[in-house]
Amino acid sequence: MKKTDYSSIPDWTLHFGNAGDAWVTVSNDGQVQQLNEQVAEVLGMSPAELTGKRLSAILKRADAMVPRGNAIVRGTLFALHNGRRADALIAVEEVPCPLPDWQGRLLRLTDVTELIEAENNRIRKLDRLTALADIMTLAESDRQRWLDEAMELGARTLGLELGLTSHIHDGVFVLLAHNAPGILEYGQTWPLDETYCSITVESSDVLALSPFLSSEWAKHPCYSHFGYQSYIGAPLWVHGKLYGTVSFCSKVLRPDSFDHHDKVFVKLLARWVGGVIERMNVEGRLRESHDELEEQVELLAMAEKVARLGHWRLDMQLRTVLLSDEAQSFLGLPSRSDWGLGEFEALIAADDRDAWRDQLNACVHDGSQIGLELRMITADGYTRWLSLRGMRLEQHEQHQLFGVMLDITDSKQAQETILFQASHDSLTGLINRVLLFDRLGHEIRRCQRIDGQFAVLFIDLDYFKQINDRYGHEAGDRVLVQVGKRLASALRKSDTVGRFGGDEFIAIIPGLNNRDTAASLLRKILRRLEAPILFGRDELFISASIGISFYPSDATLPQDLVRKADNDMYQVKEARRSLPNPLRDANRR
Ligand SMILES: Nc1nc2c(ncn2[C@@H]2O[C@H](COP(=O)(O)OP(=O)(O)OP(=O)(O)O)[C@@H](O)[C@H]2O)c(=O)[nH]1
Repeated sequence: MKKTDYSSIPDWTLHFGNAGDAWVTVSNDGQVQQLNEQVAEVLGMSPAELTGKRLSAILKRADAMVPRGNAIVRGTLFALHNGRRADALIAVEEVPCPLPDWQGRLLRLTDVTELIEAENNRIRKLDRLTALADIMTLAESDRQRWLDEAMELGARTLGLELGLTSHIHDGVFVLLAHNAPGILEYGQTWPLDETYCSITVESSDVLALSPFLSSEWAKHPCYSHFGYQSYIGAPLWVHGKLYGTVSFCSKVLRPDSFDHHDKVFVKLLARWVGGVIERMNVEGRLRESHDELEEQVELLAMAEKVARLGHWRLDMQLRTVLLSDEAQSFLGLPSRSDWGLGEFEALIAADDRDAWRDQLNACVHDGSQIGLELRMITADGYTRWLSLRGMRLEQHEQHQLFGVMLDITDSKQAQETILFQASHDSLTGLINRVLLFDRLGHEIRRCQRIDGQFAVLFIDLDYFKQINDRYGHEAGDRVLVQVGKRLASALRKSDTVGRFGGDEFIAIIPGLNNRDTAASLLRKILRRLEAPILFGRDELFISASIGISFYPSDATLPQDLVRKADNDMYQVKEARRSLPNPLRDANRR
């Protein structure tokens, strides 16, 4: 067996390590004793230069350079300080020496410069990815806070002080988001030329300026104004248009220059910020249209209130009716999301319910429009007139109907008043000539159907003029009112009495068909009129001449019947004039 020569390191290190490694032995006091040729390569010095030298003179501890969780370097990390291989990193590992009686230390030297750099790059990349992931998972509730926190995370990750998002508009830098609350304010502006963003927006890519002082940008006004020594920024695109910048800067010079990963990080961040701003814009527009919609709904409700107009929506399948607030309000109903169709119909006055159902059915089956005036009974028992209009919702399922309801109680009442005034005598409250003829027409048609008969009385007061002349018009009016009341009380409910004009009254008496039967009624009327009418302290006396005509024996048309009765009255009056009449002078002056 060949005897091992321990005078040369490779020979014996072969037994426990890779001969390609750099090996060195140092004495206990640290001086280089033996070395192989790889050592010279790693340390950049010849064996002659190294032998007898202290390793500590050329290797300085570089623990800070060791990447987190130092699992990739065996031994201790040193930086080489011999002026030949700047920035070289050497891992020094002490290996137990297998030789008996060995005095000194056996060290394996490994050049780990590239390894450490690769690891640091990997970690930096990981840091940025983690930061991006953190930013993207920030709470979405407050987008402004989202952007501000992204600026803070970005600045921290890049080792810079400030993170800024700007909107560039008409040559002005407008601050949108930042990580310096209390120092900067949203909406704060600077002339674009005084910011590095003026350069950033012109460059299509990320602009990184560090170490700053070595750059020509030191002449930029931003440096003289703000003194930022490190800057990295990317153009910000929103909806496909250049919108502003995302930038990070620091007054303190960053020790390292920005690398590829920093640039990619800022680029991605700018893209993400652009997306957030796009969403903010869309949300803003949505909010605006939502606000507009709300305002319109409010205006519609106000319009409904002012117009006393409500709307309704009926679902024939669900048999529910949705009533607008105003509709519920004028029906005196509590606010409810919907009402059963039965509940709604119960509010319609019984007399009008059939008309409503007829129109509802027609609308549902053939699409005709609903349009009717009906009475509805409010929750507190009042009757309200409503004009109801509606139609089938053609775009939707056809079992849905939509319509409006207008409270027309006031106009209906006014209309009724006008109608009453047009058909009644304002002094006596009796029906007037217009309605009298209308009633006559009705009675004729009724009798035509049933082969019936009736009589028309023409009642003209005697010597009425004297009352006016002696006691004044007021007295005459009082007499007319009293005569109206007395005539009404002398007749049946089924009879009709009205004022024909002046001191003339007409009565329609159904069923009366001959003069004999009529005689007792005429006597009854005259007796009623006999009683004196009090006017102040005076007593006024009145009498009347009554003419009569019969349907159908005398005439079959309203005006003919009236004319006949009038003629008859005239004859009666003439006859009475020739007789002694105590009333003739009763009211005379
Ligand atoms: N106070 C009052 N007088 C009225 C009203 N309408 C008509 N007259 C008067 O009633 C009178 C009716 O005239 P006439 O029928 O000729 O008077 P008369 O005295 O009853 O005559 P004879 O019927 O022939 O007895 C007129 O003087 C009218 O001015 C009214 O609303 N109020």
